[in-house]
Amino acid sequence: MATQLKNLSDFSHTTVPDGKNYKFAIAVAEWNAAITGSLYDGALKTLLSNGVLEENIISVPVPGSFELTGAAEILLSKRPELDGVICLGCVIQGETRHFDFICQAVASGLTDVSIKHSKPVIFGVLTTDDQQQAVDRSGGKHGNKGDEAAITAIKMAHLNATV
Ligand SMILES: Nc1c(NC[C@H](O)[C@H](O)[C@H](O)CO)[nH]c(=O)[nH]c1=O
Ligand SMILES: CC(=O)[C@@H](O)COP(=O)(O)O
Repeated sequence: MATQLKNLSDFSHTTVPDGKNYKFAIAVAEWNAAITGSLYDGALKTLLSNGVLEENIISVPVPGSFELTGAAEILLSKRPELDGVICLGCVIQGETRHFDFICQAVASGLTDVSIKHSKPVIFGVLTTDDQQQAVDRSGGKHGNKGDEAAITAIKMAHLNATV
């Protein structure tokens, strides 16, 4: 499979705008906290290393990935100064179809909030078959989805500010 050949966080070949003028929120799901904690660490490190100021980053926990949509809406409604919201979560398939409903709801919900506010709302949510796939994508052999989400946030905030 193509994925097996890639570090999915390999964005060194792309140009990342300076993030010094942008303000972001990071919403982090508490479900699978060991994974989402690694996603958060990656996202925070990447924001800071690309110029975003620490005082311009708001971090908020939410119970689970399903609540990321509500958090993004609340943040952008109450904090209009934000240039975007990075949403981090990890949904791992269990015995039932609950996985499907959560993943679909979050994917479409975050898109709706982004369009409503005309601001980037980044889908930094792992949706995996098992724990190992999540480990591999939160600082493992396939990179860190949190890093990718941070880069995406900066790029989209820059597009919003300069187009
Ligand atoms: N099973 C996972 C969940 N489930 C909880 C939901 O996200 C939600 O908090 C609950 O349905 C109440 O609204 N959440 C994850 O983030 N990851 C999972 O694997
Ligand atoms: C994605 C989930 O909600 C899942 O982890 C819960 O497990 P189950 O589907 O076995 O109830």
